[in-house]
Amino acid sequence: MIGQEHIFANGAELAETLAKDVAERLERGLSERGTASIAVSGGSTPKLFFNELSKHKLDWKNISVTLVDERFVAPESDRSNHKLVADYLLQNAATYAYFVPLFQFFATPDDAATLATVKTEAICDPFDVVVLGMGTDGHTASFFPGGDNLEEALDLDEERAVLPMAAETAGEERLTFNLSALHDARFLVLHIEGAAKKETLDKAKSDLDEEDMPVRAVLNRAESPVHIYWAP
Ligand SMILES: O=C1O[C@H](COP(=O)(O)O)[C@@H](O)[C@H](O)[C@H]1O
Repeated sequence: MIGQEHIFANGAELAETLAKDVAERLERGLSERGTASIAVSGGSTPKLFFNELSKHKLDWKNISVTLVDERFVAPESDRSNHKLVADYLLQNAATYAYFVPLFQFFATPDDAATLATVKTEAICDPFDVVVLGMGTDGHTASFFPGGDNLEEALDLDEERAVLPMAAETAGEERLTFNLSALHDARFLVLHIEGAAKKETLDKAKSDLDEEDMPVRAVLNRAESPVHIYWAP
């Protein structure tokens, strides 16, 4: 179900408000349970948001940060979402956050996904905050159209929280949280920017075929409302 749709004049305003809203949710988790957790997306869109969030003075040492998806590349790679988070989010006050990577040094993404499932077990049931992105092909997390594990990744009964994913359009092999681990976040956000992604979202809203546009699985079947943050 789609929740509130927030529209901003530009990416800087979006980043500031989204960071404030996310910080409030993390603060709530900390005061209610003593710990909080957030899963964020990679790609180019979240940099400003990460920078804003990193400046919030939270009890970061009790906040776990992970990724909704990752490329199966070493953390030093420029293609690594881990590197993006290290460079833009785990800075300033957020230096003290506890980062749980999805990438693991194993020979195969399948083995890495199994270990990542174990390592994230304590923080994803449910996440306090999940911030999803979206590609203009309608993928979100690493739920790619044509992905070899797409059916499992969108299955709400799938037991492994993290799955491997390969798709022609994805470049490297991937690791992704499955829908069942993301859909019930206490605060579930879809953060998108630009006219092309607005068009993609409008198209996603207009039909139900999840194989064609996997983001529809989140919009239509997530237990938590999906709050949309968009700027041109
Ligand atoms: O491959 C990915 O792409 C999407 C969107 O990225 P963007 O560069 O268009 O912002 C992202 O949400 C996902 O985490 C990432 O792995």
